[in-house]
Order: sequence, then structure tokens, then C-alpha cells
Amino acid sequence: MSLLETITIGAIDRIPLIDFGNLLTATPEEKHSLALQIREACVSVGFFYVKNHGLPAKCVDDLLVALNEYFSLPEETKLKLRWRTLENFKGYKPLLGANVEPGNRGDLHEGFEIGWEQLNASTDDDKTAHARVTCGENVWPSEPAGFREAMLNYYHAVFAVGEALYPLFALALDLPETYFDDKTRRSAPIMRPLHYPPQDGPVDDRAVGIGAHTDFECFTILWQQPEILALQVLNSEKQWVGAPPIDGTLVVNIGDEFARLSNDVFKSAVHRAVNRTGIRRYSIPMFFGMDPDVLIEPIPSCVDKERPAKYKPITAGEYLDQRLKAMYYKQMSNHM
Ligand SMILES: O=C(O)CCC(=O)C(=O)O
Ligand SMILES: [Fe+2]
Repeated sequence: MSLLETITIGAIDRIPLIDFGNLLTATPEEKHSLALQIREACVSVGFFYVKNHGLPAKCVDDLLVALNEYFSLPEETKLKLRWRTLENFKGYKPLLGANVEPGNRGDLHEGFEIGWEQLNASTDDDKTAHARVTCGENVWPSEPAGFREAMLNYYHAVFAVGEALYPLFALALDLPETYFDDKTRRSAPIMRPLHYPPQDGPVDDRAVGIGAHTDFECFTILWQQPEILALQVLNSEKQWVGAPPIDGTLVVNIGDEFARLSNDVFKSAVHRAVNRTGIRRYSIPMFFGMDPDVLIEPIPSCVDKERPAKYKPITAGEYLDQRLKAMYYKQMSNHM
């Protein structure tokens, strides 16, 4: 069945789960079968869970300890690395500092943002050089001890999961498996662990952990804290579908760059997180994109007479820049 023939699938009421168990040793047929499952998930809702992804549990456990200690520091300590003061996108993002959904009262989460960095860098590499050009170097708090190591260990483990996903997405889009290889050499994901404190203010639809939004880049890999139901995804019937944490899984969702590339055949679904459990919640998103000079335009397998190209070509760098500026200028009036 061609890619465009898969579009007729109706609204779904739960997020599909895909088992990556045999990815490392997968035969071409097995890879193809995984790609078809990914295609179905991306065409129908744009979200899926992955199990047996290879991310060591210790990476998550160590990072959670570090995050818990870091976010428990006094606000004035954390504000020393406030991202806006540093004039680059890295560092601490305070509570209510962002508001992705106009009309809301501000997003009830705080975060800490980093990009590519080798744990033990002796020589520079393409990705580090690129990260410096686009957004500056990472900044690190002096406490807790081990924060940098825990962050970077997690970063590189999930980076490997992302690297394994690009060829599967390529196959899912009827592209050659290596399609993204030369388009992702210099780019590297942004990682932004988030802390959603228990919500004690007004509990209504305008006060949420992160307001309704779509992600900007190709795809996002998200770890979410077990047992806390917070993440919700809008399906094609405009109903909120819960994406509850499933132990040992990661959530993957399509972002707007893949939606553009696939002419909206792959859905970049609106999602939000609402933590009304009375317990603090952590989530760890990592946003994967393409090199800044890559031209993003609808690919031929996703365009035909009935579905003409919806998007003009734009480079990944320009697109991301536009989206970031639109978001951050909107928030300038907010006390970031
Ligand atoms: O915390 C979550 O579950 C979602 C976070 C998210 O959507 C984002 O950071 O873009
Ligand atoms: Fe998101």
C-alpha cells in the first residue's frame, strides 16, 4: 500500500506501542515491519511508545536523582543560570517562564536546557562546533555534584535511540534507509528536562503544566515519570487522548518539520501536560531535527493531485529560527 493510501485511518483513542526488541540484529524484513508500524502510528496520531529501546535504566535513575536535587535548590541559586540573562537558549527556565498556549496563565513547569557536548571532550567535533554557532555552549550549575555527568550520560544514550530511529522514519516515508544520514551530521538534539511541581493554584484549562502545542522539529523522544498521568494528545477528532506512562517505554512524537516533509501525512499532534496529581512530576524531552542547511519540502511520495504540496520549501535552520523567535518574542513581555 502506498503512503498516501494509508491516510484514511479514523481517529484513535490510544497511543500505539512498538517493540524495538530486535532492532540491533534486525533483518531487512524485520526493519521493514517496524517501519510499517511506525508509519501507521505517525499517519494515525503522530505519537507512539517504544519498548526495548536500549536506554539503560541506570541512566534514567541517575538523572532523576540529579534532577530532584537540582530542582530542589533555592530559586535564587537556579536563577544564576537563567537562560535569558545568558542570551543563549541553554540553562535554567523558571516556573511560568514559558506560555506555549496564548490565553493561558503560563506553563507550570521549570526546566534546564542543554545541547550536544561530549562528556570527556578532548577534541572538537562537528556537532559541538555547530551547537556553538547556533546556540552557544552549555552552562552547568555548580551543584548538585554529578549533574553534568548524569545529564550527558542520558543525552548520549537517548541520542543513540534517535540515531536508530532516523532510518526507520526514512523507510516509513518510502525513502531510502540512509536518507537522513547526510542531513543530520552536524545537528544535535536539544534536551530539556522538565519539573512540574504539584499544582496548588487554580485548577482549570488555562493553568496547565505545558499548554497545547506542537513540537517544532522532526521528532521528540520523551521519558515520562511512571505512575503520573499528565500527557494528553489531541486526536483527529479533536478529542484529548491520555498518553499514560508505561514502565520501561519512551514516547516518540512527530514534530512540525516531519509534518512539512510528509505534507501532513505524518501528524504533528497537538499535545499538553496537566499534572493534577499533587505529586511532583519529571519528564525529559529531547528534540531531534536536521542540519540547518537542509531544505524541507513535501516529498514526492506524499504529494498527488488530490493532495497538493501544502508547504513551501524552507531550510531547517530558517524554519527553526522562525518558530523559536515567534515563541520567544511572544514571551518577551512575560517575565522570562
Ligand atoms: O512533559 C511532557 O509530558 C510533555 C513535554 C512537551 O510536550 C515538550 O516539552 O514539548
Ligand atoms: Fe511537546
